[in-house]
Amino acid sequence: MSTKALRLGTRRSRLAMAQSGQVADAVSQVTGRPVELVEITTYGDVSREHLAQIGGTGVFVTALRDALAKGEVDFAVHSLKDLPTTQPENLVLAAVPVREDPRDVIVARDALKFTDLPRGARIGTGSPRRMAQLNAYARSHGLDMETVPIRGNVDTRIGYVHDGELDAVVLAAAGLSRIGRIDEVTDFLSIDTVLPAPGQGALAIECAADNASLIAALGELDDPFTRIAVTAERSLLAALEAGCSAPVGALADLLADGQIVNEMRLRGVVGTPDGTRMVQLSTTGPVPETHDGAMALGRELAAEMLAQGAAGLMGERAL
Ligand SMILES: NCc1[nH]cc(CCC(=O)O)c1CC(=O)O
Repeated sequence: MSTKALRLGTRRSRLAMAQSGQVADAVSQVTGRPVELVEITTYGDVSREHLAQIGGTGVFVTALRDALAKGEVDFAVHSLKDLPTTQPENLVLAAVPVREDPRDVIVARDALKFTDLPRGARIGTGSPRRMAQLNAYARSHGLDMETVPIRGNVDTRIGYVHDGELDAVVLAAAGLSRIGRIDEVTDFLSIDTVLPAPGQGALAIECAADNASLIAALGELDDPFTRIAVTAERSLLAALEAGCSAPVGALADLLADGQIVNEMRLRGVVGTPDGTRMVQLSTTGPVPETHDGAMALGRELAAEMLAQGAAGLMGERAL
């Protein structure tokens, strides 16, 4: 077997570097080959516009995929929630490793919990999905708070709280954990309050579809349960014809009877960013045994959500 270094294409953000570094170590373990990080700048990193305005999905992903397609790098690591639901034919997701905590969290001033934020609190998030669910919760529980659109990397967002500009910001637990800032979380938001983005907390390791030996090696890092769960979540997203910046939350989890995992539950939500209208549904059944089974589960839940008017809540839909 070759001992030549494998080239891992990565964005330069602290989060991307952290997760690429962690995957690089794991890949090096399973392949016995050194892994070298190759930094690539993506449009999403340089643009100052709001993500929703740049529109379309996958702004962070295109440059990495171009580098893969040109053979400049051997594989890439993506946050699964940032990946468009359509898979290019020349590339494959060789592994979806075990998912981290999928929940959203808040980092608030004075160690405040979400429900203890004072009247008029300003909570920063650029995500229509987070806005929709936080505003809906506030509305139904008589909390008086305002969601404030922000963007920027994780460090920038936490900075708004330290500056005193905002009372709190909403982030993904997984991202904070990967960059070593999980200790700054002041409250983990319950799944019943905020469903995460489809695929949140999971990574995807992608390489060229014709590189059979690399696909086999990277496959050692795949977690079949995570893959089934995120496949169902992403199928729901695709069937709603929504993109990664749409107000769609989804989570598939396994229900266990004692030690025996016997069912999977898929939950989905769509809402208007002001939280006035929501469609939230869930379905529970046998754990799908195949990719097609997981896809079908997502499509079925999406069909029920569409029947309840989900399409009308999504605003401009992704192409
Ligand atoms: N939207 C950007 C993004 N893409 C992936 C993560 C980290 C969490 C993950 O990998 O699911 C984040 C940061 C965040 O949402 O707080």
